[in-house]
Amino acid sequence: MEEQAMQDKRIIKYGRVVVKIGTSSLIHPATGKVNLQTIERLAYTLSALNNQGAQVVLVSSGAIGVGLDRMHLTARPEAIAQQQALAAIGQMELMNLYTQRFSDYGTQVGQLLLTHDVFDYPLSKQHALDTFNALLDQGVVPIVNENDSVATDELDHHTTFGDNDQLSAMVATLIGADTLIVLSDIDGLFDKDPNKFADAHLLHEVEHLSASVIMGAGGTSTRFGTGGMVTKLRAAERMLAGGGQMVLANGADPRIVLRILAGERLGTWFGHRELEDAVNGN
Ligand SMILES: Nc1ncnc2c1ncn2[C@@H]1O[C@H](COP(=O)(O)OP(=O)(O)O)[C@@H](O)[C@H]1O
Ligand SMILES: N[C@@H](CCC(=O)OP(=O)(O)O)C(=O)O
Repeated sequence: MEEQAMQDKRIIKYGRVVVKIGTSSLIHPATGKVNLQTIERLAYTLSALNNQGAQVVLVSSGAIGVGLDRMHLTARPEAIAQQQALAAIGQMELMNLYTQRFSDYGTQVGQLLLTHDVFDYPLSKQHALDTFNALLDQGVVPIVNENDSVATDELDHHTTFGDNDQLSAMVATLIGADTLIVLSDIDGLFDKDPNKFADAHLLHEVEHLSASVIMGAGGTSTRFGTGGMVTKLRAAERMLAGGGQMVLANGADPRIVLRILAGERLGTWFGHRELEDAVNGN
């Protein structure tokens, strides 16, 4: 029985791991206020991993969501400059919260605000990597967001604002992390949008992004999220292309990250089975 349970465990090899959390997990949908319990548990979880010797990077959305709350707004303004101003306000508030909560666990954090063009130029890419390495080698947890207040070249700036799903996969690839864990407000990838289709079912493992998987991925249906499943699949595609893996799971309780890294088969796993077999010695 115990042996069976062991076999059911997924062996996840990780030295460096990137955890991405979306706005819809950080903001209470009903009130628009920050979910303090989520931030607290995230700080606990990542500090626990850090103490175990893992090198962890957090990619956190939420700047605009927190900015909206601080400015007592209920809807995201249309104008890009207004959104960028909200990000400038919210990012500081968000980092204040993270700094406080991580310091409760004795963990130092550092902030990296990136734009996609950092990855386009070899020199800036190298500098970003050097910074990540310097932080991680000193046991600091880098907290990354897109530099929303100045970004002008993002994917589709007129309808969505940036895309931390893909950014998190780009960071994972840059720093050589095998594993990306994406926390969202949903249990994983379903064969169709579960908010629209009652008969949608969870896909536990995805080895390659077939047309039917892609067809089933819709946009966000929450007030605060941006890319929905489409950008998460693009992130998964990047991880698979680099030989890595991604787990998409529900971030309602970020301690789920510890269970995933302990091998529990939670959420949707995107990876190559041969790699898992090789690690398992099959
Ligand atoms: N096939 C699908 N499986 C799961 N969720 C889906 C799917 N298609 C669309 N979605 C939507 O994607 C949302 C998550 O994306 P998003 O709101 O951008 O979250 P986040 O803020 O975590 O990035 C879900 O709440 C769900 O409504
Ligand atoms: N950079 C933006 C969020 C961009 C983004 O990808 O949002 P989400 O879909 O909630 O992960 C912010 O901090 O508000």
